[in-house]
Amino acid sequence: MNCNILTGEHINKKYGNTTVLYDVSIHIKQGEVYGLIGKNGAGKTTLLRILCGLIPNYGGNITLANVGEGKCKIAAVINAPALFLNMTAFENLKEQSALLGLHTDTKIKDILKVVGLEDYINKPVKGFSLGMTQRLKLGMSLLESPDLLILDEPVNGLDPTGIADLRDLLHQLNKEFGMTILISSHILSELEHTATCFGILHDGVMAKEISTHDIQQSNTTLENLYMQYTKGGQEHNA
Ligand SMILES: Nc1ncnc2c1ncn2[C@@H]1O[C@H](COP(=O)(O)OP(=O)(O)OP(=O)(O)O)[C@@H](O)[C@H]1O
Repeated sequence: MNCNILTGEHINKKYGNTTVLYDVSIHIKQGEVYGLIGKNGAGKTTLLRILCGLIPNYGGNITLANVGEGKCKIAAVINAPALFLNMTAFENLKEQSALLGLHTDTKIKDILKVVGLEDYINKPVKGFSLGMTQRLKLGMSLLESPDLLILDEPVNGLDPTGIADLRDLLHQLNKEFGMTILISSHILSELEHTATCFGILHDGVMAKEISTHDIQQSNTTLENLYMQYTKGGQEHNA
């Protein structure tokens, strides 16, 4: 059985006096595609931002496993990175690469190929579609060869072709490159194609974590479970 690459336990978060995450625990096994699902305002983005270190003030513990020689490396696409619209795809990756202290044109070309933008390497980003922009942002997150990739609502605004392309790309990153992926969405049908495990976040509470295998074994569907665990409001003790 795979071990957890990231474990978050008893995570609490307040914005001012308002609590938005209540004692949330999340367990992400190595090699998994973990779908974090929940309604608008459930706390998905806040949780993802905490897990990748973008929000410093929170309660609880986050443990990263060792992968190979060192700690698990995380990369995230959460409303960022910003792109330079007048620069080409290559130049954008080069800029990000320099910021990270990496100097490797070959890797940039390889990444552009992986994300399906090799034909656009010298094209300015301002002419890119939303799907191409998403793939370029994903490419930027691959520069450091992360072990865990965190994506917040990556299919938002994409057309069916863009969604299918992104699905194939995530499948490739997971299967060929062994990347663990944590992906948030409120589009269940899309995550059903991709995820191997789900966390249902409701009103700031982790209502259920379950694998696709266990969903099948219990003769139910993701949609049924989602409806069951997101009905009504949560009772909070905090
Ligand atoms: N910086 C902030 N300051 C104050 N409140 C915030 C801040 N960011 C988020 N919130 C509030 O925290 C709650 C959870 O928001 P969050 O964006 O994490 O949810 P979400 O599940 O990602 O929602 P969506 O699916 O709409 O993106 C919401 O009530 C939101 O208004």
